Amino acid sequence: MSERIISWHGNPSRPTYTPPPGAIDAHCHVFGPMAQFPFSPKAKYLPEDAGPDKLFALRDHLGFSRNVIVQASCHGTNNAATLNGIAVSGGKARGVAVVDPAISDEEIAALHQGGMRGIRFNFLKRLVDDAPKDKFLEVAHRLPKDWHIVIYFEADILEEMRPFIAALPRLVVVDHMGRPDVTQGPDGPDMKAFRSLLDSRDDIWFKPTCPDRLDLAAGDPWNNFADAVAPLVADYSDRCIWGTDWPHPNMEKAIPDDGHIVDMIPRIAPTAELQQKLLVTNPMRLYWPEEL
Ligand SMILES: O=C(O)c1cc(C(=O)O)oc(=O)c1
Repeated sequence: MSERIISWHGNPSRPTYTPPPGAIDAHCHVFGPMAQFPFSPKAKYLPEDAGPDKLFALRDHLGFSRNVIVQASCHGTNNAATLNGIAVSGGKARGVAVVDPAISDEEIAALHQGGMRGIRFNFLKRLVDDAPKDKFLEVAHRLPKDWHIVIYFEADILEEMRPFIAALPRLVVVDHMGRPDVTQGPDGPDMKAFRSLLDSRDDIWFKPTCPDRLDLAAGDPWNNFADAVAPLVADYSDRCIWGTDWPHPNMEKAIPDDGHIVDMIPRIAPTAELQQKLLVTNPMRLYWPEEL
């Protein structure tokens, strides 16, 4: 792997939709800069630099106030690039870490000090070599009580994930809704299965994110995504947070326009009340609870 990849739009449009004051982009990443923060030897993709300067310029361009930077798989379990993004944000970013399950309690405390408020368990075989559930559970028990656990898996393993998710000892947030097939519609088997997961615990949250990934074949403006996801946001409005997913890892063949990604918000959250929860109240509860 030698060629460095660009998966983000060079000149995204300005969205038609204006987010409310204090809106949080609660799922985005930073890549490098590589000279300062090299990628993991186990990385499955090698991106060009997409550092905090670019991320914060996009935040302002799209009309957001804060970011939650989720450690990307290309940085493995070394959180230095994500911590740097948080550190240079002037208090406007917090993060989600990816850790070696053997991490010490002191290192977890240092991550908290650096602005991390959760950890991510990634189960996608194309992104990580292994996902040891027993070790994940052990470290989950050692997290600060107010942290949460972000999990990323695909719909075809939802059933086998259930006992693990049921055993997680903190609030859970499911990335990209566990990647349902949105072309099945709001009442399709994947959405039904995901709803039954949400109904199994009232502290399972989700991100109604990534129309570009989940409605890839239809493409922008991602109508299947809007149809399938709007009812979910309406029915579980206190349990969802939203993000751009910039710089869209692995989307180099179908790079989305971030302005259009933002314009999905009023289609899945049509009222001002839903938008306030999705973009402000809910993510504030997870990432800046001391301000509420
Ligand atoms: O589907 C993906 O390729 C993807 C990858 C990553 C990552 O590499 O961390 O994060 C995401 O949220 C989505």
